[in-house]
Formats: sequence, C-alpha cells, structure tokens
Amino acid sequence: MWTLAGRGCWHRRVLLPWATAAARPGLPRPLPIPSRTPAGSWASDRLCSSVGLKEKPDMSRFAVEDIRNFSIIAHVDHGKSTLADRLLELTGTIDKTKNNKQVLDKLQVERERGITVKAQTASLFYNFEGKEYLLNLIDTPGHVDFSYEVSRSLSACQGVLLVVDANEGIQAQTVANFFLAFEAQLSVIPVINKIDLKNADPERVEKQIEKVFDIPSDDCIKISAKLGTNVEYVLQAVIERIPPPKVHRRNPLRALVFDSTFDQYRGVIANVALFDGMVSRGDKIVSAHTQKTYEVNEVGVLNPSEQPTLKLYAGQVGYLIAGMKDVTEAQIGDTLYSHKHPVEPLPGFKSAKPMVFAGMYPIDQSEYNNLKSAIEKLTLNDSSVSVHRDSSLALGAGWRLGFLGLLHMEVFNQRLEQEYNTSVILTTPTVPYKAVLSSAKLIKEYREKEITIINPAQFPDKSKVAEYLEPVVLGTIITPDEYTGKIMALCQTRRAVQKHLMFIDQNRVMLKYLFPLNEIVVDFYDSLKSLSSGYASFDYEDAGYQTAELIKMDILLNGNIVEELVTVVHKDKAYAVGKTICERLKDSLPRQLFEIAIQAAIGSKIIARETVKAYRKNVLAKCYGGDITRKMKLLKRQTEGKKKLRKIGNIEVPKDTFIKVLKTQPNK
Ligand SMILES: Nc1nc2c(ncn2[C@@H]2O[C@H](COP(=O)(O)OP(=O)(O)OP(=O)(O)O)[C@@H](O)[C@H]2O)c(=O)[nH]1
Repeated sequence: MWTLAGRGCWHRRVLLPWATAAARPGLPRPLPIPSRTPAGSWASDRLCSSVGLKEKPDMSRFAVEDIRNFSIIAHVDHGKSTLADRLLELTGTIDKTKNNKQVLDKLQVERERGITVKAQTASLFYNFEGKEYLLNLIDTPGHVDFSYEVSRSLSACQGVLLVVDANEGIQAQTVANFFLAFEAQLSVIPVINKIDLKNADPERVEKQIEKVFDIPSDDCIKISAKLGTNVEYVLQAVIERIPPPKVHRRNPLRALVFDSTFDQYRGVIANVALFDGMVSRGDKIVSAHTQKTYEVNEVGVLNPSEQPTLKLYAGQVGYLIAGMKDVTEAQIGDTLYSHKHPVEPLPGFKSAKPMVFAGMYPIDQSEYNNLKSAIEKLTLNDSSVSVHRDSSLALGAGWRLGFLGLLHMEVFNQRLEQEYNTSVILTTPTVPYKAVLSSAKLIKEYREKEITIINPAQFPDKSKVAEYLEPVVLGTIITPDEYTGKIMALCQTRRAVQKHLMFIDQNRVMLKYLFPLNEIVVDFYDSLKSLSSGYASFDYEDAGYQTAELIKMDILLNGNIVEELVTVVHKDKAYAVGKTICERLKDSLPRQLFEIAIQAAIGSKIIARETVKAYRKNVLAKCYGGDITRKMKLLKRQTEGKKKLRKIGNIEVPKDTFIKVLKTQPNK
C-alpha cells in the first residue's frame, strides 16, 4: 500500500527538473497568446494543412529541444477529449467549428458510449513566442479497464496533463493515473477543468491536489475546456514545464512500437516513438521481436489523420507502415532498428494482465473462420486481449478470451459486431483462479505445481487440489463522507478487508480495500454508484492471490447444463448466487410452448430452482385477416430474430439473456 509520507516531495524531484524558476512561477500568468500572423504562419498551415498537402513536410526543422511529448490523463468524463479538441483548435490543427466534439474518439463504440477506449495521438505544430514547437499529444481513456492504454502511452511521453473536474474533484482514476505518471517519472501538470460549471469549486480541488499528490496549488491551471477558457495557458505550461525527450539523433535507429492499428489495405500501421536515429521511406528495418526485416513504405505524423513526412527523427512520435501483414508481426512494445545497425532493444512493456476470461463462440459454426479472422484483426488493434483456442461440446469450436474488465469485454464484443459484422456467444466471465496440486504424481502429470483455471469447465476436482487460490485487487474508492457507512457495508458483503481510510478534504473520503477480484468484476461498480447516487468512484490494481474455498456451480435448463453460465463461486456465496441466477433467468427467459425448469447445481446436488410457465407467442395474433405481405414481413422478422437465439436442449434463449443475467447478479 502506498503512503503519502513515503512519496516525499516527489514534485520537487519529478516535476521541476526542466522548468526554470523564471519560466514557471505561479501559472497561470499573463501570456502573450501565440499570434496567428496574417500570412497564416501557423506551422501546421505550412506543414500539414489538412487540405491538399503538396510536399511532404520536413520534420528535421524540429530540433529535439523543440519537441514536447505528453499525454492527457484523468478520471472518466473529466474532459480529456474536450481539452484535446481545444488544443487541436488552438494550434490550428483543426478548424474551429461547433462540431468539434471528441475529435480524437474515432471509433463508433467511443462515439456511441461517449467514452475513449483507445489512446489517440496527434502532432500539433505550435508557434510560441516566435518559435515553432512540435507537440505530440496522446489522448487516453479514463476507465480502469483501459488503463493499459494509458501506461503504454506514457512510455512515449515526458509529461502529462492531469485533468480534474472542478466539481467532482479527485476521483479514483485520477489517483490511479497520477501514480502511473509518477512511477514513470513524468512531469505532471494539474489542470482543473469545467470551471464554468455552476457548482465548480476549483479552490477546493486545488487543496485536494495539494493534499493527495503533494503538488503546490500554484501549479494548477484552471480552465473550461468546453468554452476554451485559459486553454492557452495549458499549451504554455506544456512548453515550459515538460522536458524535451532525451534522445540521440546521431545514433542508429531505435524506435518503440507503442501502439498499432490494422488497415485491411495497408496492413499494420505502427505508432512509433523514436528514441534514437531517424527513419524514412525505403529504409530496411528489423523487428527485435521477430527478427524479420521489412522495407519501410511510409512514415508520417498523425495530424490527427495520417500525414506522410519525408522522415521521422529521434524525439518524434509518428507512424510507420512497413508491409507487416500478420498479427504477430507488430508486437506492441517491440523495438525496430536499422538492418545495418542492430541495437539493444528498449525495455518494452509488461504485457497486459487479463482480469476476466470468457468463452467466445460463433452462433453458427459455419461462421468460425470469419469470426477467427475478425478476432485476429481486432486483437491487433487491441493487443490487451489474450486469445486461447477452446472448444465445448455444446457450443463447438471457439476461444477463451482474456479481458481487462467487463467493460472491455463488452466494448470488444460491440466492436466485433459493428466493425466486423459478426455475432457471438459469450460465456460467464470468470477470473483466473489457481489450484495448487496435491500430489507429486499430479504435478508430474500437469508439469506444474499450480494450474491457472481460466475456464470453469476445467475446474479441477477437490481430490486433486491442496488449496485453491483466488486473485485479489487493491481497490480505491473515493466518496462523499455521507455514503461511507453504506459503502463499508457493501464492501463487507464482498469479502473485502479495509486497508486504509483518509479524508481528502472536509467531506470526501478515500477508502482502500483488498477485494477478491471475483467480487467486484461483474457488478460492484454498479452497486457502488447506485448506493452513492453516482458520487463514489472506484479503481483497482492487481494485488496477487489469496487462499479461497471455491466450488463449481452449474445452471441447468430442463436438465441441460447452460455452458454460458457455468461458474466458480466462493463456498459461502454459492446458495445466494445460484438462487439469484435462477430468479434472473426466470425473469428474462421468454416463455415457450412448454414449462422450463431452471436449476442451480453443485455436482449432483440441486441448490436452487425456478420454473417458467408455458406460453405461445403468436406474432400474427394482431394481424386480423388481410394483408399477406405484412404477415410475411412479421414472419421474416421472427426468423431473423431466431438467429439471435441459442438453443439449449429444445429451449430457445435470446443471446443477450446471458449478459443480462450476469450483469444484474447481486453477488451477496
Ligand atoms: N461544463 C463543461 N463541460 C465539459 C467541460 N469539458 C468537458 N465537458 C463535458 O464533460 C463530458 C465528458 O467530456 P470528455 O471530454 O468526453 O471526457 P473524457 O475525460 O475524455 O471522457 P473519457 O474518455 O470517457 O474518460 C462531455 O459531456 C463534455 O462536453 C467543461 O469545461 N465544462
């Protein structure tokens, strides 16, 4: 557990090395707003006008000391993407129009849900006090499930804008993201956003920032990203407080692949940060991971769309296309170097650690190959998903996928449907349990002492196991004090152990609890939000494993096991969870022509039961006589609807029933 005392005066060590005393006392201070000259001398106009660039820009004009690489980090909805919009406008990267809303959130799922799920890079060209700067901005997601995107993005940066909502103040992901930046030794610029809100209290938030992060309140910049108020001070602070990258242009090429996307025509587009040397079209480069050699077809910057350039130089962030076609060729964290000069690879990243696993199967096995190719392409765009082939008697051939959380799983599923037109069956998400084997013979058979169980169907029998282990996480909750009692009671029902309690101001409390991961993965966040009227926030980090008494529970419909709902539960929760799943299924299963028995079972012992009465739905019931085409249409729609059904025995279950049942499962 971290303590503030242990962090010491970190800001003096980490925040200040670049800033000179003259450069930064007491921001915001009067600033000569960078002027756009009549001749349109914004660097971006000359370099990369979004309309018709005739010549590829020469990036050598930006010396290393003219470059700033930074990320925007914050709690969900505190205004990262809106601030990014204003920065893009202010630097002339995009035209100022009313329609600039979350310009960098390009995915359909991001626009529909109003959240960022994928970090996005944009190179901004900015003329400040008569000097041209290249500012590489990375907008990151806020939700805990996507914090891997944040930590990867930070590897390409020297500083961050830590955005905090002036009304909500510091929230759980503010704390988590701050410490990611702190541990990466980046300069942190606190930005208090939404000062235009009626209930904004920037002074209170300043004090919280000082108390929790030990950052002097003078360092905070108070803005309204929505209205554009004071956003120019943010750019000034980026230039003055964030150091340029420490790189060497004369050394041989060393480029870090920190993200990648897949384009079906051009193959892999790798986002790279150049630590040494330079790279241009025609260069031969080698992947340190695969040792394969490629010829570079295109290099460029993201402005924010791809803008080819002549070369990329050390210190710059851009993209590179080199004919990588296979998903395994563009590993995130890989180092690319010149084939003439092998170099020591960069440290790369710790691989993402999946928190939940779920089975994924095509609804129809004839769709297997399509789904396989869709999963391969999407995992290239989202490398934090782990994929293992799997099969089940009932569901056929499929995969076991590992996700960083339930929202991540839903977003991945939605992207598969929207971007690749596929439809899948998902099974109950489960956390990665472990079983310590009980005998030398078994250890020899499994070739390991401990086995990790990512599929409840493979849960080993108690006779083989010395002890079961469950993953635990250290959760941070920030809440108005009035909800503390209720939240503590909720945590207790989730088998959590309190580790820390601290007032971050007069009426806000930060709680730290050690939670079994399976107690929070499905619905903890929803429960927390509803009992705190939406005011409490939650974030967690991995904290290893602990011993647990676990059992496997089956759910049956008329005697047939529903593979989607097989689950591993803690012994003390089995009855309650079984009963709840049966009740939820009863409420959400459509009635059919016959009675359905819903049962929860541990081995052969039935622990809960519900019944759905018989019923017949006649879609033509309201079509009295008349129009045959209308009847045909209704019948056609009914047939199409059936594609979304899954047959268990002779029972037809809508696909979304499973998700509904799981999402509303009170884990008491
Ligand atoms: N009143 C007001 N609203 C703002 C301001 N900045 C952002 N918002 C609103 O806050 C909401 C969230 O803004 P986003 O920019 O999407 O927040 P985000 O941090 O990028 O969100 P995630 O990517 O989901 O974490 C949107 O409705 C914005 O219009 C501001 O300065 N004032």
